[in-house]
Amino acid sequence: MTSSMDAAGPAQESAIEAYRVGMEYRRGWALRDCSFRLPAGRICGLVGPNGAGKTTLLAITANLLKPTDGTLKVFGMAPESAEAGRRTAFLAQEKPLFRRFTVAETLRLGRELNPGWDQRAAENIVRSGNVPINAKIGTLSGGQRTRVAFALAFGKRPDLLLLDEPMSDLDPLVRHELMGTLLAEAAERGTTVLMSSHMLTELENVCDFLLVISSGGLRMAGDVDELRSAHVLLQGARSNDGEPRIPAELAGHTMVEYRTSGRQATALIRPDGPVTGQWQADTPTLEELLLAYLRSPDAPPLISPEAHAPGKPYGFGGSDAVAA
Ligand SMILES: Nc1ncnc2c1ncn2[C@@H]1O[C@H](COP(=O)(O)OP(=O)(O)OP(=O)(O)O)[C@@H](O)[C@H]1O
Repeated sequence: MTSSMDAAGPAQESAIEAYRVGMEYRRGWALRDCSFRLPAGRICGLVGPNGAGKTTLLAITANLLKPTDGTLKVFGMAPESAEAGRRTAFLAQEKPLFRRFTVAETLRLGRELNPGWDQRAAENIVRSGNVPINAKIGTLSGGQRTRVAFALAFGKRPDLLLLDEPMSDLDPLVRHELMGTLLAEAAERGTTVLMSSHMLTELENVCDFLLVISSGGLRMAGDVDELRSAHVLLQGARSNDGEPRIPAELAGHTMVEYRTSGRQATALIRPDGPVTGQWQADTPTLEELLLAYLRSPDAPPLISPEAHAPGKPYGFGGSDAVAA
């Protein structure tokens, strides 16, 4: 548990604190210098392009990988500690389950391996998808296997649930249902969820916290509403000299993205004062914000005070903090 104060106010327990975490594979660095804090009880979307380092970060948190550099703590403990392991569940992309086991045997194994196991919660998830309890895992469809993997993760009653693109092979109705189960569980038990996903619109309805990474580096982190309201989406007429250059009146603001299309110009900025000029100004939706950062890998990073690992110096240049 943390006990320090930071710019966000009185410290709340951290589910994850990462300080300068780096992971180098043979081919190069998959994560570099990642420092952030995920407060307990938040539902956090982990977003980034293919190969950004999302699975690597989740695997380090779940103690499946040791970082090459830096430290990461789960509820203040090393991921390899028994206590962190007991409090964390990881639903991996490949959903590793024993193909020869039946669904019932799989849940029994979950019960034997996990002291706080909740058989009813696990069975309910399996039953509500009409997955035959005596069928072998190898005979199930991809979506049915995902449901069993979800049941295993939920049955463990974790305090931190790590999900790696959990919904990619589920039909829209099942996605909706399992998301509902996830949110109800998180609300009832205060479970912290860290979930990687490429489905930006779905994240909008589910997440209240965000971590955005690209090329192994942290680009944006913090409370969703705080991050959204730190930005302004501007739409207006493109200057009629035909040049796609950024209008002079926007020069004093932090520019995340400037695009032109036909006679329209769109800019996503972090305003450093009032915006002048003929612009329609709106708070971006989460999807607009994420798309702008994903399209602009060179935009300066933004880490909100709440997402700063407490007491740690930050290596980011430029304006990297949302006003508290
Ligand atoms: N075991 C490994 N050995 C070598 N390189 C690896 C290994 N695992 C991942 N990488 C590389 O590390 C980088 C990050 O991979 P990672 O799987 O963490 O990305 P990701 O954000 O989860 O991607 P995706 O959205 O495609 O799932 C990639 O360049 C990948 O090729």
